Amino acid sequence: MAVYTEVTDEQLSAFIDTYPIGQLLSFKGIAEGVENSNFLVHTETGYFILTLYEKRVAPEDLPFFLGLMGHLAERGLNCPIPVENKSGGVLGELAGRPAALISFLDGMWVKRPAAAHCAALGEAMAQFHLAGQDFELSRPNTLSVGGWRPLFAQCKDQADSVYPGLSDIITAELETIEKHWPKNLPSGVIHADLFPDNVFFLNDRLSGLIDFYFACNDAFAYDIAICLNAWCFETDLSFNVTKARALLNGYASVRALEPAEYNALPLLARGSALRFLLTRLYDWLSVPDGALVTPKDPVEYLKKLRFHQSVETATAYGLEA
Ligand SMILES: Nc1ncnc2c1ncn2[C@@H]1O[C@H](COP(=O)(O)OP(=O)(O)OP(=O)(O)O)[C@@H](O)[C@H]1O
Ligand SMILES: N[C@@H](CCO)C(=O)O
Repeated sequence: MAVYTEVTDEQLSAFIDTYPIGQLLSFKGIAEGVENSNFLVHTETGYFILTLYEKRVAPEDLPFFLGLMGHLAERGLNCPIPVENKSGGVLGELAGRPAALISFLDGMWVKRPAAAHCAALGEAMAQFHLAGQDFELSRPNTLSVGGWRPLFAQCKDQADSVYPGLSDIITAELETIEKHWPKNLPSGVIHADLFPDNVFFLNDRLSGLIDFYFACNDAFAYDIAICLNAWCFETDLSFNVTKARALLNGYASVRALEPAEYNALPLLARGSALRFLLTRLYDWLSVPDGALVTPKDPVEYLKKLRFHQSVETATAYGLEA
């Protein structure tokens, strides 16, 4: 359960009073997520999500994240909308943390996505990429290839305690990826964390996207590579090429992929596997005292990385040569 910062009834009531949404009726911590503290808030006018932004969210990036949600919603994407307070702002402070209220989105995330879910995800991701094209703010991807070595430096010494030989494996992979990382691919605003728990479905229809707090400007194909990792492996960590093909075809039905993007997928998939291996490794080794959170397994992403290391061309992801 991700609640790093506790909030008292009095603190929350005072915070809610700054919004035109009626009196606070109840609230509870949300038993999912690992990044920020999230609460489900019930007031006289309905349900809202309250987020207190924690260590990985730089306060100066919040206008980008909150502005992006409003921008995407205006272009017809179903995503939460930041709620304006009585002064017309969307960002406040609660229990010493930057905090915002966003609208509640109906739907549930799918724990075992099928190929049809992957196809719907591909379409929604491409719609997101197109809708972000005229967003006026930009934000570099601080968790792309340039950010991985500094992150690794903070957990390298303890890496082998998590998996024997892990430090050497990551060192070698970083060298390869840094040398071959593709440049000049079609780019724009990407979600960068479009895992199944951030995609809601209602009766098997995709109903919305949440959690834009890693969104940034980067290669569209890198977003696809993140999803190949997050959606197309089975629980035994075997790769499901049918799901990958569905995801890629769903995407391409909305935004055509260029050959350079297809060709870059194996390396981008390695990079994105390394990114989640590193953030999970760091988090595994540094759970704050008293935090209600279940850290995610880094070794899952080592196994995914190994699969992509064995891939020679993007045909392994179900595409025609
Ligand atoms: N707008 C929303 N409407 C409904 N439920 C939401 C909304 N935002 C968040 N949630 C609920 O809160 C949970 C955690 O939210 P979120 O994914 O934003 O947290 P996080 O800590 O950033 O998680 P992650 O580990 O995916 O980065 C979601 O799985 C969902 O159940
Ligand atoms: N989606 C991430 C957690 C949020 O950054 C993971 O599964 O490692």
